[in-house]
Amino acid sequence: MQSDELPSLYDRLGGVYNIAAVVDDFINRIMTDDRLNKNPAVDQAHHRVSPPGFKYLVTEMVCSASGGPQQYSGRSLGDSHRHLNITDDEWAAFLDDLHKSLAKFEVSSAEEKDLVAIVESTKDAIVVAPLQSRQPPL
Ligand code: HEM
Repeated sequence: MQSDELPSLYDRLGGVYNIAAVVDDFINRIMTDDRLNKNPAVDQAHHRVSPPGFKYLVTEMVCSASGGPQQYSGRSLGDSHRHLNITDDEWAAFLDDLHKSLAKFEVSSAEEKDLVAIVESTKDAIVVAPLQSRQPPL
């Protein structure tokens, strides 16, 4: 009985207005993060995509994945990230930025934990490059 009655993560985060506000801050953070933009493919894409469109798609995805009524209309995560050669270090920087945005908006640790679990479930589609891939051959 108890767990069935827990409001959805979408409702606990405060719905689309609150989620969009966090995504706005978070995308501003990642688009200017040197730890991510030192990857030339990420830097190039971050300068090519429009921030409002990027924020729209990420908001739609977070709303949908957290139990909101929205339907994600963007590309699959594999198709939108495969060409970026994202590494484990970049993944860690992304999660660090996410933590900073959630802390800024005082999102509680229970909601952060549930949101990070959703994000972690996408890691295999996003991180395709092993750490060694950009080191010169011996
Ligand atoms: C280190 C981690 C990540 C980096 C550096 C990153 C970076 C990027 C970049 C540069 C783009 C634009 C790609 C292009 O159009 O060429 C993009 C698109 C996108 N990303 Fe990420 N991303 C990361 C992880 C994630 C995660 C974990 C999610 C969601 C759980 C996500 C959701 C999206 C969405 C929804 C789009 C738009 C897809 C579309 O254009 O249809 N990203 N990302």
